[in-house]
Amino acid sequence: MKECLIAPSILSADFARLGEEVDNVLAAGADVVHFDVMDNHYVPNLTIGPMVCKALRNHGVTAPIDVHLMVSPVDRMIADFAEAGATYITFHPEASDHIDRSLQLIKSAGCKAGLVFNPATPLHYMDYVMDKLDVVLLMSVNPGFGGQSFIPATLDKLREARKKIDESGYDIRLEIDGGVKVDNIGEIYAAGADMFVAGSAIFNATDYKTVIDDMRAEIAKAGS
Ligand SMILES: O=C(CO)[C@@H](O)[C@H](O)COP(=O)(O)O
Ligand SMILES: [Fe+2]
Repeated sequence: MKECLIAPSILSADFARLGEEVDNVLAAGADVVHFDVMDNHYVPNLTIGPMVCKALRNHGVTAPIDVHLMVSPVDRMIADFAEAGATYITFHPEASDHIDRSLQLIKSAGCKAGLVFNPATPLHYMDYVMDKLDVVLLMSVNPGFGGQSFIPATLDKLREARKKIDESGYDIRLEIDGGVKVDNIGEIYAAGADMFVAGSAIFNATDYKTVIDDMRAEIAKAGS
């Protein structure tokens, strides 16, 4: 199993102090900044775009930025986010007319590419593009909002995705997003995830470091 990555979702950060919030959560031990892009079309909410990603880079953020695109169409956002400093760019297969082309665009822009699966989206979308994937992201809530509860059926889906990834022989991360907390991260890890997005669990806490440390301790406990 790979080193586990903790990726706080800045959707639950204080947007009025975003640079400071990102600095604080990285200083508290986060590995990756999860950046939720919503367009009020693919999902019923509207958030942030490439200018904010660029602003974080200009602010001095050097950690990987994991851009989760909840937009349709997908392709015209890819070059802008690559230019703005994205490390990972992931998108929902239903939102792209040409999944293979979107993945190729991400890779040729120099970013890591991934597909995102909603709770009811079947995993077979990954079958013919495994060679182009750096990450598979399973949503454990319906996309659009932070602070929702983890959908338990995602645990079986994680096991299924882990099996597909392992059998493929490719080096692909398995990311989970939605309702991840200290009290469920152990079973999520045991089901096969190695990259954990957590928004409200971290940013709604007074001490980010304690939450991140506790998450890592639960992962270590589940792995021993
Ligand atoms: O992509 C999304 C929601 O669509 C997520 O990244 C959420 O922002 C996660 O928030 P929590 O469920 O951890 O509060
Ligand atoms: Fe997300």
